[in-house]
Amino acid sequence: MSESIGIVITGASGRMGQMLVKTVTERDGVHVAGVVERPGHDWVGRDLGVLMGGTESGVIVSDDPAAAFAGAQAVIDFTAPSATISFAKTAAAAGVAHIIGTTGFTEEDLVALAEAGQGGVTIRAGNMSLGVNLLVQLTKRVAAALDEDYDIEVIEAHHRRKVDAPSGTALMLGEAAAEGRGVALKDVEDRARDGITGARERGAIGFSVIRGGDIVGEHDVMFAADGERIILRHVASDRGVFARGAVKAALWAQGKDAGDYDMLDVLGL
Ligand SMILES: NC(=O)c1ccc[n+]([C@@H]2O[C@H](COP(=O)([O-])OP(=O)(O)OC[C@H]3O[C@@H](n4cnc5c(N)ncnc54)[C@H](O)[C@@H]3O)[C@@H](O)[C@H]2O)c1
Ligand SMILES: O=C(O)C1=N[C@H](C(=O)O)CCC1
Repeated sequence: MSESIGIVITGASGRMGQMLVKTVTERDGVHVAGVVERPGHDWVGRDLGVLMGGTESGVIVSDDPAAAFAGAQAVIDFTAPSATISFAKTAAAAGVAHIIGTTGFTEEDLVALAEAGQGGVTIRAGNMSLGVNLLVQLTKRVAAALDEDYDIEVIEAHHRRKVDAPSGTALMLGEAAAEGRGVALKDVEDRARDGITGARERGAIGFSVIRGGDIVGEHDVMFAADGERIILRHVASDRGVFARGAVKAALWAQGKDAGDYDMLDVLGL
């Protein structure tokens, strides 16, 4: 019989952290090997089971990532860019696969992240759901099939507490559309429109952002031409889809060579 895989969850008190604790606890073949919160957080030093509204679990929330990662097989990390860069170094040093769901990285952050994670197994995706990763592939195909008579617009909506924009998913979809067209996203992206913008530039890939209420995550990729529109859409109504994808990634990572992977690798898409 195969051994249960020990998973550490960082940012355990967060929206995704709590969903991950629940998902890992309920799934066969994996267990919560540790949880981490930021120093000074009121969860630190307390029992996770009690904090989650149940009975004592014996898992105490730590603010010491190196101690928490030691002996685990994977870290699932949905926190913030600076925290994730620091966890990457600790995970690589501990020989623990680092599954990164965090979004909002700048170009400089991504360079720092790659450096920090060197020598380790890293899987990063702005969206860990099967549906969105399938949508990424569909977007690439549709963009490759259509010419620039079809204006590409990515529209996303999330809850009022989200701190980064456009979403990591919107950027994945924009990258996929640009790749399908054979251009670099940074050369064609249009991320801010306000005032007298002038007419739309042919070939641009536009982004629109909605923030409100408790929207879990909604993404449209629109191909708009004279006389018709094609709209590819994904709607997430439960954060469980992201958590289940992350656990799948943690399992897939076991025994893989050091390197940077994404959910397309994990899902074989
Ligand atoms: N890739 C995906 O599928 C996916 C899905 C949902 C959310 N996200 C991303 O995950 C991230 C978290 O989202 P959320 O809604 O859970 O946010 P949240 O604010 O509810 O949770 C973030 C948690 O990280 C903790 N944290 C911050 N710095 C830390 C540190 N140094 N050490 C330990 N913990 C630290 C915070 O205390 C908080 O509990 C965001 O970047 C979001 O965009 C990605
Ligand atoms: O709630 C969030 O924050 C989400 N972030 C990811 C993104 O930025 O695309 C995935 C969807 C939910």
